[in-house]
Amino acid sequence: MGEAPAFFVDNLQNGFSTGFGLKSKGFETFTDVGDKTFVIGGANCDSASSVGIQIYDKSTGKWVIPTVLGTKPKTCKGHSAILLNEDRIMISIRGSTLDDCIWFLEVDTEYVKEQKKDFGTEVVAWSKGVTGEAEKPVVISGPSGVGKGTLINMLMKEFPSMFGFSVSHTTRAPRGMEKNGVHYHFTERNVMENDIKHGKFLEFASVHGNLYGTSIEAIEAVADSGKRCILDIDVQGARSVRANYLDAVFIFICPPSMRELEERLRARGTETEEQILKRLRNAEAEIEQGKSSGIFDYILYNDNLEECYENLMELLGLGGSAPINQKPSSKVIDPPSNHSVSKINNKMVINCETKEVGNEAKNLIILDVSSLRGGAPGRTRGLNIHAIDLFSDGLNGIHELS
Ligand SMILES: Nc1ncnc2c1ncn2[C@@H]1O[C@H](COP(=O)(O)OP(=O)(O)OP(=O)(O)O)[C@@H](O)[C@H]1O
Ligand SMILES: Nc1nc2c(ncn2[C@@H]2O[C@H](COP(=O)(O)O)[C@@H](O)[C@H]2O)c(=O)[nH]1
Repeated sequence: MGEAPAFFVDNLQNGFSTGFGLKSKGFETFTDVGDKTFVIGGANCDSASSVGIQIYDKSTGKWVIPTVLGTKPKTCKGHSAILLNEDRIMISIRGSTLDDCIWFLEVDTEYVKEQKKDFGTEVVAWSKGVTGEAEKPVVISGPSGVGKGTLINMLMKEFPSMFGFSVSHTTRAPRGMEKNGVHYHFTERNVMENDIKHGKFLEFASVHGNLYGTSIEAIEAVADSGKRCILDIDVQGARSVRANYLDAVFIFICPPSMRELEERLRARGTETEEQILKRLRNAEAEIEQGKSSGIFDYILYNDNLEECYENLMELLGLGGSAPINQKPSSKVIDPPSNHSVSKINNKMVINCETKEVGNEAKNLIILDVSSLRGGAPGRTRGLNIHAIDLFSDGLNGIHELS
């Protein structure tokens, strides 16, 4: 490493005099970004169950409570904070497991700048830091009744450890066999509209008279499980996902004819006559857009189901003798219960101490943040983590964790 720590984070665990007239609860950190001071974990938390944020604007001398986007870390016994790239604050949470320990509060990233324009307020966005990469999600679109669900079920059945389904939200009523949380998150319109307003959705659209949407959490839950995410969404949704720069493979499934499509929809027997007619009317426009809009990387015809499935597997690199990726096993280290953070170039050093009777141990966790990717909305990926055990008798061992 060769360099002294650039700076140590304000470690304000034991109460402090803020100088801002802020009443401390003892778990705040202060981080300056330009002429703003971000107080994380302050007394004016918007929720008792998650970490709160307040901003002190030095140019106006005023406190601002920002709009907070993204899934927030739960309240914790304390945290350390350090500014990264002038646009995000890296937070390490005390007493949490390694997979829930590193979070990023984006304060001036491109995403946050865009959201500030939309909301017309101060905006910050949480993003959880995770190690490793997720494979590109697969977006599957096509008119209602073409066989998207059938093909996805075949894929998930054959490769259960490889693919995970992005469970959408919808305001439509469940069909007979559909289970909440498995096929869809069945939701009231006002609840979904409120969640959309709060930036919880990667995309949403009004489809055949109901609201459907992919929450950021739905995709990240699959990626966190180490599986490749499959989205079954309509053409409007696929267009939004493309526009939101989600790096995915976009596949459009086409029926052999409108007559065949109608037969499949009728044979499925899940819609009323009125709904079938509506879905068929919408199908014509969807097929036209699917073929011509440039959204899709591949078009597959679902005439013979087995052939179409073979072609789909081929596209996803699963044809012939392609090796089947198994989920990598994840390594574990002791969670940092008491720690401080320092910064050396692109490396963050988390210094954890554990005191057991007759044995004082120190762990250093080195986070390499030079190749971060993603970020809000979603997860910040590409964290490289190494753990070093330093016992009283010196260096004990270095473990690669990602
Ligand atoms: N190649 C095929 N040949 C004949 N029937 C098919 C074929 N593919 C799917 N089907 C049948 O067509 C019906 C519709 O398929 P499925 O429900 O998978 O469509 P979908 O595209 O997911 O529709 P939606 O968008 O409305 O959810 C089902 O009854 C299914 O068994
Ligand atoms: N834009 C989105 N479209 C979605 C989503 N989830 C499903 N869908 C599409 O809706 C229609 C109808 O589905 P059904 O289950 O009522 O038959 C179909 O084309 C799906 O692809 C979503 O999250 N976003």
